Amino acid sequence: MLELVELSKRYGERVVADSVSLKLAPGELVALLGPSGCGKSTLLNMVAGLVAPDEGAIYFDDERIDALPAEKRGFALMFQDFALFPHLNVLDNVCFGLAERRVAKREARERARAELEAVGLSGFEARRVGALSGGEKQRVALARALATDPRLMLLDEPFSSLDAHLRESLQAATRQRLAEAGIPALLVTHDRDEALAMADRVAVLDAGRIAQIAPASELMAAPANERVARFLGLSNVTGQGFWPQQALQLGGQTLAEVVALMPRADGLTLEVALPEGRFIVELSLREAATLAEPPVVGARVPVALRPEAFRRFAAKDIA
Ligand SMILES: Nc1ncnc2c1ncn2[C@@H]1O[C@H](COP(=O)(O)OP(=O)(O)OP(=O)(O)O)[C@@H](O)[C@H]1O
Repeated sequence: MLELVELSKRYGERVVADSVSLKLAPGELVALLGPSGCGKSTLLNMVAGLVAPDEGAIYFDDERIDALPAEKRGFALMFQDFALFPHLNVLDNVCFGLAERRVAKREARERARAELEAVGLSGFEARRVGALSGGEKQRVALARALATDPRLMLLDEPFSSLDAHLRESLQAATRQRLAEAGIPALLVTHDRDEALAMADRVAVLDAGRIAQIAPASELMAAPANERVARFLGLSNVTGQGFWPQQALQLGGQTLAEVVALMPRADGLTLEVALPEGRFIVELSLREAATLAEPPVVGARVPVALRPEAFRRFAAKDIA
């Protein structure tokens, strides 16, 4: 299985990967999540063999591979821009990687057809890829990557050009195909929801370092530090910890002034001023309906803090 040991990379003065260590479990999908420029793609490209690390080692099944050329690693890559051949039809695009690996033409076609069926593209074999929708192209790219039977799948923002609905359906399809085939994967994304939806574990990258790596639920419940919590989009974050929604209770004697409000499809988000500071309160439709009057900016709503529900950050980063 893939193991990165103290991998470092710098461009000039800039440290893009800072002693990154990571070990994948069999069949595991780990997301590399972080803001633009934090070094996600560089890390993926080092694993792929497209960028040489300055220091550290990469192992796969205990074999050191960081000096192996990309095509000898047995990994498949999938990018945002599909990288399909527009002049070839769907079947030939999927066969391409197999031809490169010297799989006989007939067998290659059989495997390609099976992969196209698995991603829901039976009947598309003779279509030109130039005439496909974005979602169909991405399915072809997935079929092409999986047809080579890779021992690791590397995904770099593969869904970010698709609209929300298509993105979700392809995330699910990709996750399912990888799980069925038992292929481990690294997924680069800056989209928190994508990482949470697809990954077994999420590694939050911050300036070339893994600030925290944990399963999604653990990450959201116990972010390691303020920067991770803010990047995950948690509200009511302080330097020491954060106030989860269950720490803010509707009702009681304390009245908080509404300073901003935003309707959501499933409720109402309020920003309120309490003596302790400003807090974001997310109300369900039912909770909003229990208020004496529909809240407006300047109105006062009963909100109480439960200090015992405050979640402290771990004392130091978990790497
Ligand atoms: N070949 C290169 N030469 C010099 N600097 C580079 C090179 N490749 C990447 N960088 C720099 O290294 C930093 C990390 O880049 P990288 O693409 O790994 O980030 P990222 O987290 O994937 O960002 P994004 O989400 O924007 O793609 C950036 O500041 C980038 O400009």
